[in-house]
Amino acid sequence: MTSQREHSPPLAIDAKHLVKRYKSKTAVDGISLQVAPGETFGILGTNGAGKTTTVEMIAGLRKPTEGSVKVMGLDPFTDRAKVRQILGVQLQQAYLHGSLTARELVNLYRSFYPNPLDTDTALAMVELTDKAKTKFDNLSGGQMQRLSIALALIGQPKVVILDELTTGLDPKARRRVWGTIESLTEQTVILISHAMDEVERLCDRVALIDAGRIIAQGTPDELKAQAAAQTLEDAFVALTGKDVHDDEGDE
Ligand SMILES: Nc1ncnc2c1ncn2[C@@H]1O[C@H](COP(=O)(O)OP(=O)(O)OP(=O)(O)O)[C@@H](O)[C@H]1O
Repeated sequence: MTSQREHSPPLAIDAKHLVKRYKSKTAVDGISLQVAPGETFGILGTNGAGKTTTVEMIAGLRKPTEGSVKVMGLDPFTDRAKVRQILGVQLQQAYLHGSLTARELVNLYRSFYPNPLDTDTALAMVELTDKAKTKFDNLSGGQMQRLSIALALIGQPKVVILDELTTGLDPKARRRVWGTIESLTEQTVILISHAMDEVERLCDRVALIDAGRIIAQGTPDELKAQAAAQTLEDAFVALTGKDVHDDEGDE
């Protein structure tokens, strides 16, 4: 495997034995993930399983207690400036300047990248053209969510991390956002989700995370076969012993 990899392009994500401890709490307990360029990779788990912490370490936003991460062969900490140019991140809560309009925020984010999408294209992609002049604070929750997706994609990143992509969106808006993600054929997408229909539709492969560890990994069909389940939700319950909407109760 190693010799073959020396001659192939770098993995989009190569995370090795990631551990994150907060005092006595181990949030991530030895997660290794390999994602190939162009793959859409889903991370599924109950609340508090360690999904966000894992992607924050991949994005260079949180330093692992142990382990290492490479994004397109680069270290998100030591090669921070380069990684910023190739990685787009949409986290659960967008901390954006509320008094700027949607267009101003898009323009601000465009200025961070060498080859950004056109402003009108970005707004149209998430169907916010008619909200271009609306201040961020005055957008609805779903519109804020869609704007944060546009901002994650504005720099035409090679790797995109999306945390709870369509939570809070109505069914029509979810489908629109799915269409946008499906159009990203060149990019590698890491998708954290609770929504089984979303994962099944969009993801080539999925990792099930429970209590900071990967307990199963494969294509949605492989996971269903492994659990002898009809649906991904049933497979999740069978493999974790939990419902996907369970809360560990300590947050
Ligand atoms: N800064 C922190 N300090 C202490 N504990 C933390 C911190 N951040 C996260 N945790 C804990 O680590 C665990 C994993 O959290 P994380 O947010 O990664 O889970 P998650 O799978 O993304 O959950 P959710 O689906 O609710 O977003 C949780 O028990 C959480 O309470």
